[in-house]
Amino acid sequence: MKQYVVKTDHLTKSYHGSTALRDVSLTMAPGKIYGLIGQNGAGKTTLMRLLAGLSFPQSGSIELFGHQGERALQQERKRMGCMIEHPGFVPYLTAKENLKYHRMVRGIPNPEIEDELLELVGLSDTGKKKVKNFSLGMKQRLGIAIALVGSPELLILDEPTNGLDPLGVVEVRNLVKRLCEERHMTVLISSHNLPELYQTVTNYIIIHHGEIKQTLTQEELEAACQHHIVIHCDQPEKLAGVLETQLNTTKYKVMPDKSIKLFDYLNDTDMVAKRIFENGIVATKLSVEGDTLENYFLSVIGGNRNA
Ligand SMILES: Nc1ncnc2c1ncn2[C@@H]1O[C@H](COP(=O)(O)OP(=O)(O)OP(=O)(O)O)[C@@H](O)[C@H]1O
Repeated sequence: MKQYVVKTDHLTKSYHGSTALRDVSLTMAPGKIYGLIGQNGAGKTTLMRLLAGLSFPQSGSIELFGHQGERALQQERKRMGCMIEHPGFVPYLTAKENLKYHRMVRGIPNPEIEDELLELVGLSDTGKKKVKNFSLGMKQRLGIAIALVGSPELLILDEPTNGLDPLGVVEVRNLVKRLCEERHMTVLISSHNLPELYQTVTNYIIIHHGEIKQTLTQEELEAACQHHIVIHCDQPEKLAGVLETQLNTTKYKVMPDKSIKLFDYLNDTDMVAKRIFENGIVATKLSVEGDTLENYFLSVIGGNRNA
């Protein structure tokens, strides 16, 4: 049986009778980067807090590294590093002193990890500068370094790019990718902006009003957003033959509803229409479709920013 790093089963969490998370069942496989995407109030932080053991569900269960039950989870959470909500800084200490503090609190003996982590997140040259004088980007990177103190196998980052400028976003993105590649970590990273996580993550989890609306891979998202010609016609098998023999393309897909998605001839739909007509096929629809990432996200959650 496949072992997951995280597996949740029908997790539900309410605050004062209002449901923040409803029936969340998901799995996370080792070595992947999962983007948890949802608008403000969607339930991202609530889910992360439950995984980290910072709060408890009303119902449902959590399995970490194949283990269940509160005692086992406490043990497995030592393999997890988190930056959820406000990173735990001591503002009047330096970056290195902050790392030392967290290392000691966690009972980790090797001090060399402090310099290693500063180097990893690009804060080696901050010297005596106190964290209260850091830029937001520096603080976010220090937050990630603190989450890495215990050399975790699972890293949970709640909106690590929030408030960062485009360069800061790229820095965090590259750091997360590197961690996954070099340290084979599994990462869960949240954002309210799908395009921001595009190409950083390998898998997307779309959450809305506390419910998982869709999970999909990077490839599936690309396919969903890729522009194509949609053709509805009376003889889809014959049309497939026409595409291959007369338009010399295999870049098409017959969909379950028998429509055809053609990923070719996007700039020459007239030619496609002409061939359809010449072969006695009746097309009831022929249109170019495809989405931007943001539109796709909005369509999954119901198409309305305020829904
Ligand atoms: N401690 C709490 N007490 C009461 N309600 C809460 C609490 N924490 C979260 N909620 C509510 O639960 C819902 C989900 O909130 P959550 O913080 O998980 O969303 P989010 O997706 O992380 O949003 P954001 O992007 O704004 O951080 C919201 O309606 C929020 O108001």
